[in-house]
Amino acid sequence: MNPSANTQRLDPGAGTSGGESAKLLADLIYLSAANDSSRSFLQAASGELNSFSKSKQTVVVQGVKGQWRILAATDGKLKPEALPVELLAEVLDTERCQSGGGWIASPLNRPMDSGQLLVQQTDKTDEIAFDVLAAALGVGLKAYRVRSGANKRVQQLEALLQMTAGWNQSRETDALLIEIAEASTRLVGAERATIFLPNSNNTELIGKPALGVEDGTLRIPINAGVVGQVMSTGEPARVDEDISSEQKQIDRSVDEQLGFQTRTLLCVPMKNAEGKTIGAFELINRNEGNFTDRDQAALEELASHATIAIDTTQHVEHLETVRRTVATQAADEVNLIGESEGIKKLKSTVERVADTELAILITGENGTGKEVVAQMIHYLSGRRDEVLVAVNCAAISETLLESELFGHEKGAFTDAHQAREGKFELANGGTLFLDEIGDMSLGGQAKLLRVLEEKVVVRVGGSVPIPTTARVVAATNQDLAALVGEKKFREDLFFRLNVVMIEIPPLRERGDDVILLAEHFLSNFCAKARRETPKISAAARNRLLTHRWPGNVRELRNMMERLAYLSEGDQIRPDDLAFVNAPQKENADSGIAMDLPLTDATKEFQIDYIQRHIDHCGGNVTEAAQRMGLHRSNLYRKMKQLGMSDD
Ligand SMILES: Nc1ncnc2c1ncn2[C@@H]1O[C@H](COP(=O)(O)OP(=O)(O)OP(=O)(O)O)[C@@H](O)[C@H]1O
Repeated sequence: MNPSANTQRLDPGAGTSGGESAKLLADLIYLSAANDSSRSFLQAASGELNSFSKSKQTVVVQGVKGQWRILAATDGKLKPEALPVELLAEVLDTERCQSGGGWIASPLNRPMDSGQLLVQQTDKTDEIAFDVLAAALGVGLKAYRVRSGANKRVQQLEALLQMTAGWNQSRETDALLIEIAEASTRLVGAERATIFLPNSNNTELIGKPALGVEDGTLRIPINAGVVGQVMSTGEPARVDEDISSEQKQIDRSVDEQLGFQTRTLLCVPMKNAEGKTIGAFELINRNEGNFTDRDQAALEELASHATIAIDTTQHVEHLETVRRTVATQAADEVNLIGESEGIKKLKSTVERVADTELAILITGENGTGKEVVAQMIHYLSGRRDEVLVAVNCAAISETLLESELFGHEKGAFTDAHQAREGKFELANGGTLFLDEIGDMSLGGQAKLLRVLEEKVVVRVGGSVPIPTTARVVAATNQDLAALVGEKKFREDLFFRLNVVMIEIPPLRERGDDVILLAEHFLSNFCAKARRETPKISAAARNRLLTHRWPGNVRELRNMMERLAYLSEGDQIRPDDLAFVNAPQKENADSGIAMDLPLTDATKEFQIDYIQRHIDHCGGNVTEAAQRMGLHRSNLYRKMKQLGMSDD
């Protein structure tokens, strides 16, 4: 053979034309595209080459660790022992075509990374021509590999896309981990998959899912075995079947925990957007042979999608936990104090109707605790983890109330620069508390009735019906039935809201509850004021019990707040309550003319009383309302009634 020859010809036999050679090449390329396994390609190509060179037989072999493996042969019964092994070994060593003893062999590619040879049993010895033939087969095989690699990649990406599409919608980490693990074992073809995430104090790795472990959770020290190594280096690791067990670094204690024998293993790091390793993704026991570079690339791709999905799901879970905690804290703060018969009855009604979908109307004087009852209903219902939205219908002008409740579209009115969702949408799934429902305009009532009946809202300026699942709880301090009689409140809406009526008794009818409430508020405010709670003396208790409490619980609460900050000593005495029972000094002579009729005198007194409070609070109406035991909106209404100006 002439090693320096570079004029390669495809002339394996007499009578072979250039056209036939070109056809052979075209056939090999066609075969590389038409076959879907390398074995079937080599088998078909061997047949072509055999008839092209008119040889006795054509074989493709691969040398693996001193053994010859037949990859394709025109004689299906050929055994490796029948091959010219010495000649083949020489080809392997020299990486050149060799012939002798009726055989000729040449490498499929150079440098010889795969150990694959084309071998023919023939009388011909034109090594240059045979070299070209082997190279042509090598090119065909490479073309097959490139195409099939690209096809596999496309299939893998399609499968990956399909699998990961649903992951980001997951709301529960454990279920997501199982889904990811199953997807990866299917994609790569392995027996098991486990995802390891560190515990909160970074001392252990928690592996899930872990089949064979009691709660499906595997716990290993943070730096144990291959997984620990991947966590600390941030680099992938592989364990092949045929390396010695000392080299394997496999943590056999894990196998013991799982009742499982690990043969091969592939583990890749899971990295977040900042490149930090936040976990490890492990596949165990490839179905066939060792894990490959392609498996590793696929698992790395899966791991990057899994990292995002797990991160999102953990975030959602965290938010859910926070939401439940906040709801529990809010629920714990709702405490309807009182042991009187009226309050006991009320509590038992609330407990019975809270977790139903019944419409509820709460009635009672100002400051009796209507909002507290609405909160109890919400927190005792299945909606407790959702929002409770309160709207005071008296505090919002008629025109704004509609957009407040139902929302508005951009441009619906002059100031509607942006579309905005209404309280019904905000309270979806939760409770909408409509306070002072008696103050709603007739137009608003008509719209509200439609929403309650059709369970959809239409934003002001919009036309799209938006479904609502908010539960409405309404409250009023007015006599709604009387308003219906005066045609100020729609009868149909009254019946719609009034399926269950909860009447809150005024404080003056609750007997000793006054003392319970006083002590409750006093100790709360004293805690805030960082002082010991003073005792309420027997005489002071008496005074509290005999007061008429026009402002109800709110008035009592405000008084206790003042006492917590202003009273001195360790006892509340009747004198401290003087301003409750007796008119204050400055009010002693009201200066109201004696010749006025009672209604006018009352009006004048009210104007004077309100004005003094507002002056006393430096114009702060909210504070003044509090001091008078009124809700701010009610004070405004009262002022309007009395003809007082807002400013
Ligand atoms: N039984 C109760 N136990 C504890 N606190 C109460 C009770 N009743 C009322 N309160 C407190 O009194 C104040 C007034 O109660 P709330 O706002 O619920 O009354 P309301 O009837 O809704 O008033 P308005 O008619 O002015 O809207 C609140 O601070 C509330 O927490």
